[in-house]
Amino acid sequence: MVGAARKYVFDFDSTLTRVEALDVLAEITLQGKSNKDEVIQEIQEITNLGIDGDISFTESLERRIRLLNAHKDNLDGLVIELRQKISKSIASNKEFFQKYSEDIYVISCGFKEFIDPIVEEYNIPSERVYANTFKFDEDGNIVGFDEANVLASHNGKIECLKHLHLEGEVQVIGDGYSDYVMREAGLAHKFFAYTENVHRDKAANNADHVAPNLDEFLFVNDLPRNLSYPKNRIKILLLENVHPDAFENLSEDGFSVELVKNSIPEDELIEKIKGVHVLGIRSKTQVTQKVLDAANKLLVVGAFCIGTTQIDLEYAKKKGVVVFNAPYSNTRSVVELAIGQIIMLMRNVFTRSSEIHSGQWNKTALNSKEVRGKNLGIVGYGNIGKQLSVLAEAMGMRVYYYDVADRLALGNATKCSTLEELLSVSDVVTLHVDDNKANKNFIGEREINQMRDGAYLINLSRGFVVDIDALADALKEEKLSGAAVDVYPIEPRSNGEFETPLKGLSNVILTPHVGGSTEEAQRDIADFVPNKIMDYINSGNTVDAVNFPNIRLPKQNNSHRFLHIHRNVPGIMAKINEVLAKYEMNITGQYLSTDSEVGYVISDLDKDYNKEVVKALKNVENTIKFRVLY
Ligand SMILES: NC(=O)c1ccc[n+]([C@@H]2O[C@H](COP(=O)([O-])OP(=O)(O)OC[C@H]3O[C@@H](n4cnc5c(N)ncnc54)[C@H](O)[C@@H]3O)[C@@H](O)[C@H]2O)c1
Ligand SMILES: O=C(O)[C@H](O)COP(=O)(O)O
Repeated sequence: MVGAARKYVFDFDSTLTRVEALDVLAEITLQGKSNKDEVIQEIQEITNLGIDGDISFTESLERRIRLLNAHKDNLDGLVIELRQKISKSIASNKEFFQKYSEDIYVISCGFKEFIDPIVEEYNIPSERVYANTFKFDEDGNIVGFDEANVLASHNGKIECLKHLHLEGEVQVIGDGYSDYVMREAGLAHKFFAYTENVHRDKAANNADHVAPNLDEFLFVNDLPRNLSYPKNRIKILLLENVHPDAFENLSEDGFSVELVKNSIPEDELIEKIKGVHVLGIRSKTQVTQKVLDAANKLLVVGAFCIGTTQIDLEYAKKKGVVVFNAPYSNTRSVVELAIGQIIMLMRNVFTRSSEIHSGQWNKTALNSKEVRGKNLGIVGYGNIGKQLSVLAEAMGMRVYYYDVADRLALGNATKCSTLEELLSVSDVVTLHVDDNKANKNFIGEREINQMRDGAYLINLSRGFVVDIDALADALKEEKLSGAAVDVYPIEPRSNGEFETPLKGLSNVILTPHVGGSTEEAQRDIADFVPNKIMDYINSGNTVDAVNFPNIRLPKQNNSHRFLHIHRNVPGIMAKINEVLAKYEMNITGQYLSTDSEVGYVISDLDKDYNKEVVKALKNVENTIKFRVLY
C-alpha cells in the first residue's frame, strides 16, 4: 500500500513573507498621520504578544484592527507591497511549491483578502488557504473580522488543523508559538521554526528543527531545491577582529558566521577549524600544514589583508583550498602613514613632542629639515611603493626606487639598478618589499652601513625584512638619524605588553602594525574579500585567487554546476567526461583551468541528474575536492 503523501502546513506572516502584513497595512493607513510611529509600535507590540501567546489571539486581533483604521481600498496597495516582501528563500524555491502544490496548505491567523492573491502565485489555491476574513461596513471600512472563524480564536490553528483531517506525515513550518502548538497538540508530526525573518526564542526552543530559510527545510527533507547545500550550513570563522561589515555581508548572504577578536595559536586553530568551510584571517594567523590537515571541510581562506605568507599556499592548493586576499584596499593607508613618517622624522617631531610631554620647552631648528628637495629611496616599487612615489614627488622630493622586478618609473622617479646604489643616494629609505620569506634580514648591518650618514629608515613592510638589532645599534651609534617601524620580527597575537630593542631610542617612531589599519581600508577589505569568498562559494569563480588556477565563470541558469578539483595528471579530464557520459549528463558548458599541480574543471549540466553521478565523480582517481552548486 502506498502511504499518504507528506503534508506541509505553512504559516504566512514572517514565514512566507518577510513581514507581518498588518504592520504593512498600518504603514499604509497611517501614512502622513502625526502619531504614525507610536501607533505602528503599539501594533507591533500587540502582534508579538499574540504570536508568543502572551495575550489571547482574539484580543490581539481586535486591538490591532481598531488601531489600523483601514479601508477596503487599502488592501490592493497592501498586496502590491507584500509581493515585494516574499521571503528570499521562498521566492528562490518556486519549484518546490509547483511540484508539491497538492500537499501544501497555509494556515494563518492573517486574512484571506491579502494571503490568497500572494500565495496563488506559488500555486497554492484559495481552498488550501485557511485564514481569517475581514468585516466591512457599508462604506468599505474594515470594522472587524468573522468571529465564527476558528482562526480568530486563541489556539485557532489547532482547531483548524484538526478539522482538516490531513493524512500522512504533517510538517508545520512557521515562526511563532501558535504554529508550534499544532505539533504540541499532536496534530503535526514535526515543527520547523522558520527564522529567516524573525527569530522567536519560544518557537525555536520548542522546534524539532530550526530552519533559517526554506533551503534548510528542503535539504532536511530532501525535496527539490534551488541550492544543493543550504548556505546556513556553511560555517565561516573570522579571526583577528576583521571589520564588522564582513560579518554583515556574509551573514546577509545566509552563511553562519563566527567572529573572534584575536588570532589563535596553531593548536587551538587545529581544533577550531574542524567543520569550518571558510576561514578569514589577517596577517597574524598561521595557516600551517597541520591546520590544513585538520580542516576537514575547508574550501576557502580569505586573507583580510595584503600579505599571504602566513598561509601555506602550496599546501592549501594541494588540499583544494582556494586563497583570496585584498591586494589594494589598504595601500593608500600605508602610503599616507609613510608620508607622515617621512615628515615627522625629518622634523624630529616625536623628540620635540616627548620633551614637552616631560615638561621641557626646547625650541630649536637643529636636525629639523624640510622634505622638499630631499632624496627618497623606495625599496619595492609595487602597489604601495608606486603610490608613495607619486605623493612624495608632489611634496617636492626626488624619488629613487629599487625593485627586483622590472617596474616602470612613475613621474620623474629614478630607477636604481642595485640596492646599494639606492641606499647610497637616499636621505630617507622606505621599505615596501613583499612578504616573501626570502626577504628575511634583507636590510642588515651591511646595508645600513651602505646608507648615507644621518639618513632615516622606514619599515612598513614586514618585521623580518630588517635585522632589528642591527637597526637599534645604528640608531644608538647615530649612524642613522631616526627610524619609523610599524612591523616587527615577532608580533603579539593580541593587544597587551610588547618589547622591542628599539624601545626608548630617540627619534624612533614605533607603531603596532597599523599601516593598513584605517577605517576606510578595513571597510574596503570587509567588502572586497567577502565578495571574492561569496563568488567562489556561490558560483565557483576563482578570479584573483592567489594560489589557484583562475576561472571567471558565466552566470548559469537552470542547470547544475559541478566543481571538480583534481591533481593535474594525464587523462583525468577524459575520466571525468567518461563518468558524465555514462550517466547521460548533457554538458551545457565546461570550463577548465590548470597549473602544473592542480586542475579545476567546472561542468554546467542539464537540470536533473542522477545522484550516483556525484558519487562516481568523487571516486575518480586523483580527485581532491568535488562540489555541486544549484
Ligand atoms: N604595515 C602594514 O600594515 C602593511 C599594510 C599593507 C601592506 N604591508 C606590506 O607592505 C609590503 C608591500 O605591499 P605591496 O602591496 O606594495 O606589495 P606588492 O607585491 O605590490 O609590491 C612589492 C614589491 O616588492 C618587490 N620586491 C620583493 N622583494 C624585493 C627585494 N628583495 N628587493 C626589491 N624589490 C623587491 C616586488 O617585486 C614588488 O614589486 C608587503 O610586505 C605587505 O605585506 C604592510
Ligand atoms: O598584509 C597586510 O595587508 C598588512 O600587513 C596589514 O595586516 P593586518 O591586516 O594584519 O593589519
